[in-house]
Amino acid sequence: MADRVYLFDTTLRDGAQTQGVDFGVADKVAIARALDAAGIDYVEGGWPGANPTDEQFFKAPPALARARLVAFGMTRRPGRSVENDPGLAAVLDGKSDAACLVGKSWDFQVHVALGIPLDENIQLIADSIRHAHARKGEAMYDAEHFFDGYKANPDYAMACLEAARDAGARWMVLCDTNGGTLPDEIEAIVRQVAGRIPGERLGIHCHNDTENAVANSLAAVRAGARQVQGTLNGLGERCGNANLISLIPSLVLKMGLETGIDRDGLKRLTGLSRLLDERLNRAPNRHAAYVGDAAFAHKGGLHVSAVEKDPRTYEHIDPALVGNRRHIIVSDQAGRSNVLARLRDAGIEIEPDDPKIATLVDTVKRREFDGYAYDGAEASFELLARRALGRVPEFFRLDGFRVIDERRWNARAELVTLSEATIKVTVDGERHMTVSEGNGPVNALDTALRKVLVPAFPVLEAMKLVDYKVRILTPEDATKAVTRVMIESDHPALERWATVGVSTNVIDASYNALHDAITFCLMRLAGAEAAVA
Ligand SMILES: CC(=O)SCCNC(=O)CCNC(=O)[C@H](O)C(C)(C)COP(=O)(O)OP(=O)(O)OC[C@H]1O[C@@H](n2cnc3c(N)ncnc32)[C@H](O)[C@@H]1OP(=O)(O)O
Ligand SMILES: CC(=O)C(=O)O
Repeated sequence: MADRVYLFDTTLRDGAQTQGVDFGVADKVAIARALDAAGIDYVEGGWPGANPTDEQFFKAPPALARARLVAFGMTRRPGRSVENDPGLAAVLDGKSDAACLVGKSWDFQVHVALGIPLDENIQLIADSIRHAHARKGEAMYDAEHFFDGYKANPDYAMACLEAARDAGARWMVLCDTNGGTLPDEIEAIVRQVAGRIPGERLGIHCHNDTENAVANSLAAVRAGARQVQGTLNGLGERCGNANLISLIPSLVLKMGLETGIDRDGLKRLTGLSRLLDERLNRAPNRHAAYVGDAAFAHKGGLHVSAVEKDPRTYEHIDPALVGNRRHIIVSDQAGRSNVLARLRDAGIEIEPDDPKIATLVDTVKRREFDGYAYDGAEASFELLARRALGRVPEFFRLDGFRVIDERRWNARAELVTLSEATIKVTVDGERHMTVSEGNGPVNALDTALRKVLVPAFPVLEAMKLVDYKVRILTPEDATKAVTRVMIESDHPALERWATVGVSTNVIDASYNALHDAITFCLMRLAGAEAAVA
């Protein structure tokens, strides 16, 4: 039987200390439920009494099926008894299954931050943990700055842990609070500690200030720690905490350890990571280990050729194990294998020795040289390929457009710039002309185009432009430079798709990317019968 490692999520507490993150109660409830459903053992919900959000969350926390809800707080204030410390009372009064109290374990911190004698801090820890244990049944001690403290004064750091243990703490959590300790030091120190306090009662809490939080946590587990703290996507104070989304598959799939997360739970990891990004209104990190879009994306021709033979040639695990999937990318680094694989994924049937494949590879490389970037615009590649094979219906035809920008003073004496686009389009054999205003030329063009197209293709009503990026490709040409426009679009019935346009004229490049975006949407949702008569 593999060793059991307990997973402790602090997204809602240390994660809330991330610059730019501000959870509401609804966010906390949704995230706590998702963590519970995935199989996390402990969900630290926040610090009751520290702010109104956490106060409200702990007044009516979500019912969790199996995870234990943990309230965070600190040891009692010097000069107060545990019964007479309103801060500690608030922590313990909230509805929770366990309490985790942070306390000093570095003599330097006791002198500087608390300004009290070393013995008094030991007393704070003992009293507070004993009280939390009595009130909650399960108490944990977060030994703040444990590794710095152990290096400076190992006897004192150990005395802090032992005070917590003797007062009834279920877990003594060794914190690399400043995140400056390296994996070999963590492993050696945890091994020494585990010689005196059994690993089954030791936890690890690492910060990522040297980009080693995950490696440090794994090192601690190797040395015997059996509770691992971390956050979704590595949120947390300063550079963040150990990223549980990377840690969990490494613990389970690489180290063969048992956690509360079964095979189904592992498959939820990609979704769990995305859920947090959605809550924070952030774009997912494409390059995130295990769960990023690029984690199993193959670009180099040599890689793809081998992956097509057996994915294990360039994949450390099967992406499906963590709910991710493989992507084959076409770009100027591609060979025939990339193109064939992408065509197959897009459902385009073609004989592998069809000469059109080699032509397509050459076209991609030439167009990338001209500025196109198909590795970020898979929808434009699919359209390019289908056009080369004569398989893209023409849903609408642009007969021309004119865009005017006007900068003027408005009635409130403010300087404003307005754009106006006139567009001529043929749909279903009928010629249309529309005019639209916008807050910029691309917005005016988009609005004018939609005015004509939405009545003919109602599916476009729900299509949204979610990202628009312009890049100057030849800066040496200054204002005459070639520009590349990348557009990302979304529709409730489709996965997001990206398109690209290139021109010396930024409006022209934008139109080309927009045209591809709309055509792709119609190709997927409107059917070929709707094409131009
Ligand atoms: C390593 C970590 O990440 S621990 C978690 C850190 N998270 C947070 O701080 C977020 C939530 N914190 C807060 O909302 C506030 O800091 C509160 C409500 C907890 C306290 O606010 P305030 O009473 O205004 O105190 P303030 O934050 O200025 O200072 C902290 C006080 O706690 C004391 N303190 C720090 N750690 C401990 C401890 N483990 N035990 C007892 N007292 C402590 C400090 O010495 C300081 O006391 P002082 O004001 O007498 O100097
Ligand atoms: C407790 C905690 O968050 C730390 O020491 O980093």
